[in-house]
Amino acid sequence: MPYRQSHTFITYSFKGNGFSAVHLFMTMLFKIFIKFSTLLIILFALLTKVQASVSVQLFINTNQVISLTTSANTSLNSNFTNLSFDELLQHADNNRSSNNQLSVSLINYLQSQEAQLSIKQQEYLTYLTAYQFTFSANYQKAMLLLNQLIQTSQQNNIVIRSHETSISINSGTQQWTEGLAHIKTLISLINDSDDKKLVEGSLITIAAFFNNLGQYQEALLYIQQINQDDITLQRDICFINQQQALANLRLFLAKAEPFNLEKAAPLEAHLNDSIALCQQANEPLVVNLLRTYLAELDLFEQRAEQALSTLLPNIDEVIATNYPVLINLTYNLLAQAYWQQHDIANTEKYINLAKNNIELLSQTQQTIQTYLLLSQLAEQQGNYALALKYHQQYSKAKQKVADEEQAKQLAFQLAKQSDYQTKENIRRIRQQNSIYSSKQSLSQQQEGNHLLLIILLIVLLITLFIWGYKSWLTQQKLKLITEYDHLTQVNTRAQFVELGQQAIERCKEINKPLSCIMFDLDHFKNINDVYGHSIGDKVLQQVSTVCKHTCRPNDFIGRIGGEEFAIILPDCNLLVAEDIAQRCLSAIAELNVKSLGITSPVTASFGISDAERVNYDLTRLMADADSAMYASKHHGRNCINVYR
Ligand SMILES: Nc1nc2c(ncn2[C@@H]2O[C@H](COP(=O)(O)OP(=O)(O)OP(=O)(O)O)[C@@H](O)[C@H]2O)c(=O)[nH]1
Repeated sequence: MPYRQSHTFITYSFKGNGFSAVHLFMTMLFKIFIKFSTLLIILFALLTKVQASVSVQLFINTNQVISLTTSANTSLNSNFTNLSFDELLQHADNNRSSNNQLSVSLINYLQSQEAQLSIKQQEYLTYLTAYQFTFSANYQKAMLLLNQLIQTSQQNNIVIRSHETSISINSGTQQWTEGLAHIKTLISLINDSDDKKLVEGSLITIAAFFNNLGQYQEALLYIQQINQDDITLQRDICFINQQQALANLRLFLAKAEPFNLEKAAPLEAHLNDSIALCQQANEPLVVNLLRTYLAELDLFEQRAEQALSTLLPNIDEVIATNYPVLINLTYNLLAQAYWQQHDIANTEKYINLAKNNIELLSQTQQTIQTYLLLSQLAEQQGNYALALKYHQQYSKAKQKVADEEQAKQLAFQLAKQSDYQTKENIRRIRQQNSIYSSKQSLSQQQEGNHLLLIILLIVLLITLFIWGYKSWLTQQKLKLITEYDHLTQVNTRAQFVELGQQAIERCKEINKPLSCIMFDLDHFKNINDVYGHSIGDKVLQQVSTVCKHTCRPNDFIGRIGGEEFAIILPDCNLLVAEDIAQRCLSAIAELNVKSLGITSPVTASFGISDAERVNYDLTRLMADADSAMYASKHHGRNCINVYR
């Protein structure tokens, strides 16, 4: 079906098809629900008189650090019995990330001896305890201790390190404004410090924060301030290289196109050097994080084999780190690598492992990819109900990550304008995060006199939440039915146009190229006439499956007519698009249609167009690809034409 004849359909799909009305209505209900919940939470907080000093009081009342484990073993390993408290603290500190279990057991022992420690030693122990809480993602307890140290400690190094760890926590919990405020204080503290090691540690932490904030250039600026020749601690050299490699990788992936191995080579070499450095520094956690960066680069370059050989031999080492983020990331990348190799059994094995602890993690690109792959896998196995479930979780995670990206940008821009700290800016950011802050306050409540009212409010809130969630779920189910073509399991035309519009707007905004491939099976009518309609259907299914696998992970494909398909390729110029089209053309021609009884190969005619040429207008982009495709038909079919 020529595209020109179907222009009205696109307009129609934007204006809505009845479903949009349901969508709007549900969205409105959900918004009302969210506003109402916020009000209830605030009311709740007021009634029980939330006090800002709750955390401080908790610390003072217990008059001792919080135990790391509920059944802490406080006996001391015989290797350490002759050491002084200062030496034990130093050991706990030195091993805090490289041998976490040893560090925890030393801290537990020192806590049992707390009464005999000096104030300075107690503060040091409190800091190390906070660090371990951070390590095990127990951020609330860690913050409690760190805030106390920042407010009361007379030891400059403890205050500096407490700010550092707070910054790491703010980074992990996406509290960007708070993190930037800590950075502001930390910079003034290190300006007055002549302890080189301490300053290096702070600069590395700041760089890591900016990496997480997505401000990679800023991260590199702080790394450049460290003179690596001055550094004596191998572990610091390792951390600097890790942050540098991470910033460079993200900047590279944002700009690069796949298959440009020459440009990837220096980055790959730096990653390998950094791995060697961190191995010398005995930092298995960082070594394995670096391996995930290397694997990510390999997967981007479609070198699944290499990614597997980087990750697979070190799985036991990864598990031994006890660090959920790394473990999940490694499983995730292994699953992606096997998926690239079309090895379904192993994809399933590793994606299920990645899924096991996904709830522990905040929503990141990693979560998005896990849910997407789970959905694709379920779809491939014909389990559409499960595919639908995972696709919903994927969309949810994607939306959350997009929202977080916006919050990050806003936090950074505002902090930049005002040198990281004006009350007005903090107020604006807080307004954005009001729901989150309110929930946080909620978690700090003490039981008050209004117990009955509180219970009533909670019941009301839960009822409202369940009601809102169910409505939202129904809406998502309805939406998915209209999004996927039942026969070929690719996007329907309506969904394709919607996604295409989002992608083209995004690429225009960030000044990236975008291409469109359109293809139509040749003489498909003959296949139907000679072999029957059901064989024709099977051909359509095989064609969509091979093309899906041939595209890059971010590309998306739609069935826009009977035997006509289109692919949108974000961040992709004509050269790469032509290469992908060529691979699709070959994959279709090589389909094993003999097993369906078809004697001659199935072929398709391709057209390619470029968004920059039409000033990022989707309708014109598709029209150009369509014209180019018809030119291919006129030139004898089974070929590719680019619209120029
Ligand atoms: N089996 C099957 N056939 C379909 C489906 N949708 C459309 N078709 C058939 O696709 C054929 C398209 O035929 P034409 O538009 O004449 O194009 P063609 O035979 O591919 O010839 P060219 O495009 O000029 O190479 C028609 O026979 C349609 O019935 C479908 O879902 N399943």
